[in-house]
Amino acid sequence: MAGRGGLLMLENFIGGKFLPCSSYLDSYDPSTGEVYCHVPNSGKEEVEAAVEAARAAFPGWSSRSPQERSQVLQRLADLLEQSLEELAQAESKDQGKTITLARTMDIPRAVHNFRFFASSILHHTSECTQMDHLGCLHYTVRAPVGIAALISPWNLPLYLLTWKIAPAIAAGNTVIAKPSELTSVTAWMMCRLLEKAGVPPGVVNIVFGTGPRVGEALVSHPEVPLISFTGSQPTAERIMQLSAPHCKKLSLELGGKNPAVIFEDANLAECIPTTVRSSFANQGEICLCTSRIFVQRSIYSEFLKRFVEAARMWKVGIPSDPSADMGALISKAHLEKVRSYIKKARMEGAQILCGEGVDKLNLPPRNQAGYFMLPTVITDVKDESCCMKEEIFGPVTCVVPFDSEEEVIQRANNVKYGLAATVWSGNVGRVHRVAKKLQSGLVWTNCWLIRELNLPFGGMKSSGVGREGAKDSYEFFTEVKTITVKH
Ligand SMILES: NC(=O)c1ccc[n+]([C@@H]2O[C@H](COP(=O)([O-])OP(=O)(O)OC[C@H]3O[C@@H](n4cnc5c(N)ncnc54)[C@H](O)[C@@H]3O)[C@@H](O)[C@H]2O)c1
Ligand SMILES: N/C(=C\C=C\C=O)C(=O)O
Repeated sequence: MAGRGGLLMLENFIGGKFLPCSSYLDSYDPSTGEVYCHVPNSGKEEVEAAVEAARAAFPGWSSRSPQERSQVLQRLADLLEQSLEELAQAESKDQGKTITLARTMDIPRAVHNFRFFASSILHHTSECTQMDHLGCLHYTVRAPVGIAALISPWNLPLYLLTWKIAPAIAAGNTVIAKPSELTSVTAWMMCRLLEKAGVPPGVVNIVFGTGPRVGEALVSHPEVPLISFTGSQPTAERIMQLSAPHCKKLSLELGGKNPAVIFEDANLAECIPTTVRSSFANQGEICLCTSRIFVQRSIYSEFLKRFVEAARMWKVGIPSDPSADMGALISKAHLEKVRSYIKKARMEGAQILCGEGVDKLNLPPRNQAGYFMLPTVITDVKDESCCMKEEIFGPVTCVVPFDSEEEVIQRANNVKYGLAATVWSGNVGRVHRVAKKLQSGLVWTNCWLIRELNLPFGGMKSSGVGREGAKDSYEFFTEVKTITVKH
């Protein structure tokens, strides 16, 4: 919808209707630095309206059979798929990611999220045990929890939002979703498809705006008993504080400082391009991106030379360029934050081998004020450096040598996060051994980001609380009850 000054103007989606808001936020095109969209700056009032709509829709939706809900999810998947190109264009413009990534990863995965949970909801079984000596049979039943708050970040906007909406509504809950205020467009576009898919009014409500205003109103609302949050660790802490008085059910998917552990017997022809991708895909703005690369000393020099050559080939371009490997970072503030790590690394005596401050960006005049940065490789950096400890969440990766298996496991685990890791080796025994010892919710060996949605996804330590996936999401979005029958 065109709004003020011909710019796109979004509206909240509450109770099946698009509703304007009394104030709006500017949203920027990361590739130009220009405002191109206005996003509702919702607060308590909009959350109240959404809670009312979600409460009214709950009895009807939760009493439908899984089969009926599954059909609605399948229809929504079909409709999203029919709009794939339009959604991919919008996601790329709004987030700064390349059109190729939006077309091949973000939007297809959003479609798949609905298809996947439409199917998995049909296959859950409950438990039953017997105590014959007491004449008892015990069994469990599960029921949707109620109104779910779903809060998502800006890096994979529709991908991560639908990863929450699909299991929540498949299980019979009604939801109030709050996408990131930086990337709200594709969530708003999806709302236009809900009625046609057969989603009843009030089952999916979307309130747009900032974390401190609408996010806090949502997570502290007494009638919202569960919160599924993906974002940063400091925000998770705040959500835990606000929800503590109500003992809410929480799922928290947070940041990472993910290691790649590369042994001397790794297949470098596969490892190098994959590790370039795992470091720089989506501008390094994926919580699963590699940011610490440990390389066994005997192959360190060769690896570094080939890795830097490959990183220099990773093309930074405007998001609409189908040949670009990397687009713009999300915001000016984020770009400055990422750059500040390079500055700190230099001050600590580290070497920047390529990228920021070393090579030159080549952008069209219209994009000079966009939030672009080159893939950057840091070396000669100590494990205690902030570049090796803190989540940078940008196209920056550190490469360091190691000598032994025991040493590298200890060093890889020496951070507060524990989300994802990769291990590269041709020795199958070592691969299993190291994968088992890494403190990490996900370990990819000789590959990266191959997702199996059935299995648990989530992090250890400060990377999160809880897991998502077919069974895990079902358990999170339902309450279980144990019933004992004396016969
Ligand atoms: N583990 C995962 O699956 C995963 C996936 C993607 C991103 N992430 C993490 O997300 C972070 C980047 O995303 P971000 O910058 O959008 O994170 P963020 O924590 O700033 O924001 C995430 C969401 O929370 C909202 N929010 C912010 N403050 C809030 C508050 N006080 N109360 C309620 N809601 C609030 C934001 O508006 C946004 O919608 C990184 O740390 C990244 O690793 C984790
Ligand atoms: N939740 C998933 C990915 C998260 C990526 C973070 O940036 C997923 O693949 O299901």
